Parts: sequence; structure tokens; C-alpha cells
Amino acid sequence: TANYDQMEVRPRPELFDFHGVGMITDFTENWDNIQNFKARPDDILIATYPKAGTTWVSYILDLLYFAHMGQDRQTSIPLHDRVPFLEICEPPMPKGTDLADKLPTTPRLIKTHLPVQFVPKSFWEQRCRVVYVARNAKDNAVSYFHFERMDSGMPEPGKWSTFLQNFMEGKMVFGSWYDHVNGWCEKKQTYSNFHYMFYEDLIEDCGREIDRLCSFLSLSPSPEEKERVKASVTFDNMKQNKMTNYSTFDSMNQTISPFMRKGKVGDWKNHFTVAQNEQFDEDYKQKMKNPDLKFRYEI
Ligand SMILES: Nc1ncnc2c1ncn2[C@@H]1O[C@H](COP(=O)(O)OS(=O)(=O)O)[C@@H](OP(=O)(O)O)[C@H]1O
Repeated sequence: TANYDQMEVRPRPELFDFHGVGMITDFTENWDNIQNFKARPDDILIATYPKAGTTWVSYILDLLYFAHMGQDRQTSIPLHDRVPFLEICEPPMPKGTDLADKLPTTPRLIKTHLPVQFVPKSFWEQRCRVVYVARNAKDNAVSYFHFERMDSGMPEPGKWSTFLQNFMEGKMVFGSWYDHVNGWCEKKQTYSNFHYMFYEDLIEDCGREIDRLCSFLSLSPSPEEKERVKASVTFDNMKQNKMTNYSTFDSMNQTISPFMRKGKVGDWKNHFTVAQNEQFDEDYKQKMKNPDLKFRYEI
């Protein structure tokens, strides 16, 4: 039987300012390793603000590249081991190595939540392909709030109204949503090997978005292969799938809120009061002046 008295009780981490971006030590303690990461030309970086659709797009890419390797891989290796997280070495590896070095498959799919200015320079030097996923700020905030409630590896979110205020002020792990989506969008001007996509578009027409990804990545799956990917990545299937629903992750208490929570556009309407919504919209106008970046709040 488990000895619960010997279990480590980990206090919630504190947010601190790291070169102008909110961070917790989990994501900065390997900073030199991260910055010295040696990207390979065929690496694919999946970049997102937390809760924007990382897992969804990771799974789509994993299946497009590796579904042919058979069911064993799909049923025995959690997605977060197939698509490692650049910012953490888990399990801990000797200094200078990381999970991505151990990946047996190419291309390596690598996930990051870093704001664009923190991305290790080798990704740019090697001209790696980059897929960025953005989600409308209101749903993104709601999803992040529920995630922090259930993941003890994240700071305590407090009440919804407190959390929302912090979100607007950019006092979040990985910094301001506004800076993140804008910073990555500006990168499009100077870096062409880049596909910027939206969570709302995936919800509207996942097949179309898979087609766009394939054309960016020069992949040509058969219609049957494409249908199989599409069927595997529905919200319901990913929620049931132990390899994609993070049920293997210790720090998450999914009885508080499941990782695969709602998967909808517009759940913000169940959280924002009218006053909060007005204040949010007013503040948003000040911060989001880039005409290239238009988000949808309902489908
Ligand atoms: N297949 C599919 N369809 C629709 N929605 C999906 C899907 N997969 C993940 N999700 C939703 O994405 C939210 C989690 O975001 P991330 O994967 O970016 O989280 S993380 O940053 O990697 O922790 C989280 O959003 P919310 O439900 O709004 O909380 C997930 O439910």
C-alpha cells in the first residue's frame, strides 16, 4: 500500500519576473541547457501560449508523421514523451542532454511555450519549421485558470476575478498572452518557415487545418490516412485516450478539472461577467493594435 506520509508535499511555486516575463523555476532551472539546445534542420517546433491547443496540434503532427509505425507506439508512449517539452528535462537527464536527444524518430517534434525572444537561436539558424497555435484571449484565459486550479506544479490561480486581472496584466507563467501572440506574429515578417494557426479554425474545420498543415510540411497522406488522423484527434477520443489526456501526470488532479476539459470556443461566456467583459475589451483594444491578428470568440 502507498505510504501517503512519505509523499512529498510540494508547495505551489511562486511566479517571478525573468527578463520581463513571468516564470516559475521549473522552466528556468535548465536555462543554459535550453538556450544551448542544438536544433537539427528537420526539427519541427510547436510553439504556443499555454492552453492554446498544444496537445491537439502535437497529436495531429505525431500521427501525420508516425501513425504508420503501428499501434504499439500509439498505445504505450504518452504523447508528452513523443513530443517533448523544450523547457523541462523530464525525466532528469545528465547535464547537456535532454529528452529530445533520446527521440528515436525523425523529424523530432518539440513543444515550447517560450515567448519568441527566448527561443534557442539554433532553431532559427537551422531554419527549422515552426508551427504556432494561437487561441482567443478569453477562452485561453479560462482554460489557463482551470489548468492552474488542478495542476499543483503551477502557481495558485486564486479566484477567477483575481486570475483574470493577472492575465490582463501579463502576470502569468510564460508572460503576457498579448506579448506572446504579437511577438510570434511579428516573427512571420522575417521568418518564412512558419505556419501560424488558430484554435478556433481547428474547431471550425479540423480537416481543412490538417490540409493546411500538410501543405506547409509537404506531406501528402492518402485520403484514408487523413480520415484516420481526423477521427483520432476529436476531443472525445483524445479525452478517452490515456496517452493524450495527461492521466499519467502526477502533479495534475483531474478530479478538480480534467486536462481535456471542454474543448470549445465561447466557454468564456460562462465565466466573464458583463463588467469584466467590458473592462477586458477596453484593455484589449489598447494592447492589440496589429491588424493581422484577428481572433474569433464564437463559431
Ligand atoms: N481535440 C481537441 N479538441 C478541442 N479542444 C482540445 C482538443 N485537445 C485539447 N483541447 C483543449 O485544449 C486546451 C489545452 O491546451 P494545451 O494542449 O495547449 O495545454 S498545455 O499548454 O499543453 O498544457 C484545453 O482547453 P479547455 O477545454 O478549454 O480547457 C483542451 O480541452
